[in-house]
Order: sequence, then C-alpha cells, then structure tokens
Amino acid sequence: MTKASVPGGIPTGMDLMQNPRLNKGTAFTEAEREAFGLIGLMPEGIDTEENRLKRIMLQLAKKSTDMGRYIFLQSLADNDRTLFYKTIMSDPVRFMPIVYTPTVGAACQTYGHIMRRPKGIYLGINRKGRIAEILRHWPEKDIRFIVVTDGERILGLGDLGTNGMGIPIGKLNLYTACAGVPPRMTLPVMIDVGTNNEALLRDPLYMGLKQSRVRGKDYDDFLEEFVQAVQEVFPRCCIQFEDFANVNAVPLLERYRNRVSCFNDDIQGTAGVAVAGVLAALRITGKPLTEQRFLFLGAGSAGTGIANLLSQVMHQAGLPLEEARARCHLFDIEGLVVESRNDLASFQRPFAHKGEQLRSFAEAIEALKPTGIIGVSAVAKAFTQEVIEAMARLNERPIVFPYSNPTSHAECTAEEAYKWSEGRAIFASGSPFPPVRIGDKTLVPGQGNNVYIFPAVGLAVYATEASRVTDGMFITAARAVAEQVTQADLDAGLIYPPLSGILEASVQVAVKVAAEIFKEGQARVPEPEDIELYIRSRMWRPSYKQLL
Ligand SMILES: NC(=O)C1=CN([C@@H]2O[C@H](COP(=O)(O)OP(=O)(O)OC[C@H]3O[C@@H](n4cnc5c(N)ncnc54)[C@H](OP(=O)(O)O)[C@@H]3O)[C@@H](O)[C@H]2O)C=CC1
Ligand SMILES: CC(=O)C(=O)O
Ligand SMILES: [Mg+2]
Repeated sequence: MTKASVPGGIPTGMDLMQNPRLNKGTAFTEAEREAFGLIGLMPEGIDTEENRLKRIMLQLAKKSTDMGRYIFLQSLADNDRTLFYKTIMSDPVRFMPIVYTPTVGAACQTYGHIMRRPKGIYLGINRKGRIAEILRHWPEKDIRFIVVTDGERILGLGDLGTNGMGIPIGKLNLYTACAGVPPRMTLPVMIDVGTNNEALLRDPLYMGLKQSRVRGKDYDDFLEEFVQAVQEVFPRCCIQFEDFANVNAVPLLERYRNRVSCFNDDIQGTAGVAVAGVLAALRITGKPLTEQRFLFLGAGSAGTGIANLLSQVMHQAGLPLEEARARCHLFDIEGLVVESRNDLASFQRPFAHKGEQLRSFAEAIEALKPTGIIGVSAVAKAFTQEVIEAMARLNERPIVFPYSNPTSHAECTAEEAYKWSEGRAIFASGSPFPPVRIGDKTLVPGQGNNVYIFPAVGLAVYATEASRVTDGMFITAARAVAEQVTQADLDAGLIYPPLSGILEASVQVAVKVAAEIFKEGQARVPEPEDIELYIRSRMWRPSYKQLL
C-alpha cells in the first residue's frame, strides 16, 4: 500500500503495531488488517477487547511479585496503551499499588536495572540552552500536563537521580486512570542535574549524569529555561512539580505559581487530601474544625503545605489566621519547631510558636494535646505505641495519619494504630494497608494520598485550560472529596471515598474545581451551561478506536 492511500495518515504494518497509541494487536478488524497492511502479521483470529483483557489478566496472575507485575504493565503500556489503561482501570484497588505507591518506589530504586524503553523527556543540565529544541523532539504537539521531577526526594526514599522518572510516569498514569485525562496530552519530564546518591554514581547501569548535583544559580537558571521553554512549545500546558527536595520545591512554587499554570503536588495536592481527611474525620467526632490542634511529624514540603491549607480552612471556619496557624505545630529532626529556633526556613516560620524545643514527639503530644497527628517525615515506625496510646488517652477518636510513602516508610501501620488505640483511631495512610479486624469489627483503613486530588484538579485544569492553579482550587477539591464520603464509609472507618470508585469521585471533584476556576476568572474557555456534561465530554476512555 502506498503512503498516500493510507486513510488518515495512519502508519501501516509493523509501524502501526509498534505505535502504542494506535496498536490494537489481535483486535484489529478484518477491514483494518486489509487497509493497513497487517494481513499475515498476526494470527487469523480476531479478538474482542474483553478477550485481550482476559489474556492480560491470565498473564498477570502468573507473575509472582508486584515488581514483576509493574514491569509487565509498563511494557504493556509501551505496546498497547489502550489495553494498559483498560487493565488498570478495571480494578483500581488491585492495580494502584502496582503502578503507584508502594511498588513504584521499589521500581525507582532499581530503575536503571528494570528499564525496558525510555518514556518521556530527559533534560540533562549539559544541554543548557537547548530545552525548547528538546521538547520539540516529543512527537505529540498538544501537551497539557507535564509532571516534572529532579529526582532528589522520591517518595520517602531520598535522592534517586534519574531513577526517579518512575514517579512522573506513575503520576501521569493516574491522571488518565483516575480522571480520564487523555494520555497523549501528558508528558513525564526528568530534570537531570546529577545525583548525590553514591551507590547510583557507582552503578554501571545507572543512566543519569554521573556527577554530583548542580545547585545555586546554574540550577535556578536551568529551571527558568525549562519553565519558559514549556510556555513556548506547549502554551496550554500545566506543570506539576513533583518530588523535589524542599530546598527547591518551596522556592520553585513561589517563583512560578503566579507566573504560569503550575502547582506542586507534594505541597498543595497533599494539603488537599489532608484537609479532605480532616473534614471527613470531623463528621465522625462531631467536633468543630476550629477546636482542632494538629501536630506534624516532619516540617518539609508536605508538612508546611498541609499546615498552610488547614490554617486557611480554619480561617474560613471563623478563626483569625494567626489563631488557626497557632493550632498547627511542626516537629522535625531537631524537635518541636518553636519561635526561638534559629535553624528554621522562612516557610516554617508561620508555624514556629512560643514554647520549649521539646526533643521527644511523645512529650510534644503530652504538652500540646493535639486532636490529630500527621506523619510526613519518611521515618518508619515513628508513631510508636507510646505515641498512639497517648493520642488515645487524650482523645476519644484520635486522628492518626501516617502519610509517608512508600509503605516501608509509614510512621505506623493500620494494625498498630487500631490495636494501640483499641480501634478508636481515625486512620489514613499514604500507602494502602489491608482491613484490620478489631474485636467483632472490620476496620477499613483509608488511603490519604494526593491521588484523590491531583488527577481531579488536573481534569478540571485541562478542561478549562486554567491559566493559574490556586489554593482556592485545592480547598474546593478537598471539600468535594470529603463530601463524597458516605455514612457507610465512615461507619467502616473510611474517611476517603473508596478507591474502587475513584474515577467517578474524581469527576465529581473536577466539576466543583472547574466551577471554582470559572469563578476565579482563570479559565481560558467559555463557561459551559452544564459543567458536568462538559467535563465528561472531555474525558478519554480506554477503548479501541475505529481506524477506518
Ligand atoms: N500521602 C501523600 O499523599 C504524600 C506523602 N508524602 C510523604 O511525606 C514524606 C515527606 O515528604 P516531604 O515533606 O516532601 O519531604 P521533606 O524532605 O520536605 O520533609 C521531611 C521532613 O521530615 C523531617 N524529618 C526527617 N527525619 C526526621 C525525624 N527523625 N524526626 C522528625 N522529623 C524528621 C525533615 O527534617 P529535616 O529537614 O530537618 O531533615 C523534614 O522536615 C515522604 O515520605 C513522602 O512520601 C509526600 C507527599 C504526599
Ligand atoms: C504521594 C506523593 O506524592 C509522595 O509520596 O511524594
Ligand atoms: Mg510526591
């Protein structure tokens, strides 16, 4: 067949079968096989989508580890993107822990070893001055979402250099799987400025620049070039900053949040999910938000991000902002964050209150009597029996959120929190834990993870082409997530909507966020009469398209 005779400029033969966006494998119809030169390149049988899904499930069942399943699924995405999404969307409870936390963490730790085919764009600092040119190498021209990292703080696993690319890929998988953002409009990006991880620098299979991290002006200039190049090459694109160390994460957000469409997921997305969890938890305790006190273990991007948004929501509930902030206390490696400390960063200062720099977290609990503790320290097991028992003594229903990822870095397990609080803890963790049986009750731990926020906010931003992403949008998202938690969920101990229904939950959240975007005047499309109908019309669904 000549190129000119191919309908729609679609590639033919092997080129078509090797294009993950268009490939349908054995589900190509007879007419498509004839039209695109596929006859003889596959068995004569014609599969349905359901049959292809069934075969994938059979093959997955034969894998004995989650890492094996991760590798298999990512290879499937390289081969047949529709089938990849059909698979993971068929059972989010089963597949989310594989494409996302905790398995993605283990995958990043060995990324140079398990890598099959590069995905996304790698920007080495040695290519300074060429970023726009490199972005143009990407085959898709209408990119709406970039998730970018420099790999310095990958989950709670520290500096993984370019091995951290698994995170932008995983996050973008969830934009599509959890909210229907079209996958061809998303792009994972790795900023490679080197790594300070000695083991990786010594590893012959490590694929990044083998140099220590560039910092200071050269780093800032490179990021500036990146942000400007995105505006030039993909003018309708929103940038999600992900897993940067807080020394860069906080200044980058401050520098760009009022200049371009962007947000930081660890700061703002996490804050949204925490506010949602607290609002839902208060439906269990029946206590007002304005009477809560929170103690954070960890005073970095996530801790200060949550404290900021929580204070704003408490302020909206009637407290003066200063009083709201005074109800949020941070505790880091040096102890309680107090006014007299001279080692604090400016973003921690709003939460540095009067008092003694207590060195023990349990002591801080006795002194401050928090109603909730939130773990964002990446320190495994830091919520000890003493800590949980103190919380359970001080509160009828203590709020206990060990948010650190992956599972191996969680501040406590669901079982520990429930056991040590006699089943009274209102619990949610960053990575999933199985249900726990306490007495005659089965308690279902919620997953307090920004996955309830960023895909939904992303869908709204994509559909409205929002020119900025504001804290107001995250507060709206948080309230919308909390509203979807039913009484039956709360009775089972669940303070987030069940993960099994995350796609529909995200649509409902996106509708509210889109309304907020129109209200704030940030939309770049006309306001539709029916926002929900409009949002649904923009969503991508995993089914093979007719090529003829
Ligand atoms: N569930 C979710 O959706 C999310 C979870 N997270 C998780 O939260 C964790 C932290 O992320 P992030 O805030 O970005 O990281 P940061 O590095 O910015 O912050 C970590 C904080 O923990 C403190 N810390 C380290 N060791 C201890 C210790 N032994 N005792 C008390 N505090 C300690 C650090 O102090 P210092 O700076 O002095 O070392 C720092 O303040 C990660 O595990 C991440 O996976 C993050 C985002 C979303
Ligand atoms: C969930 C997430 O963004 C993190 O752990 O960094
Ligand atoms: Mg993150």
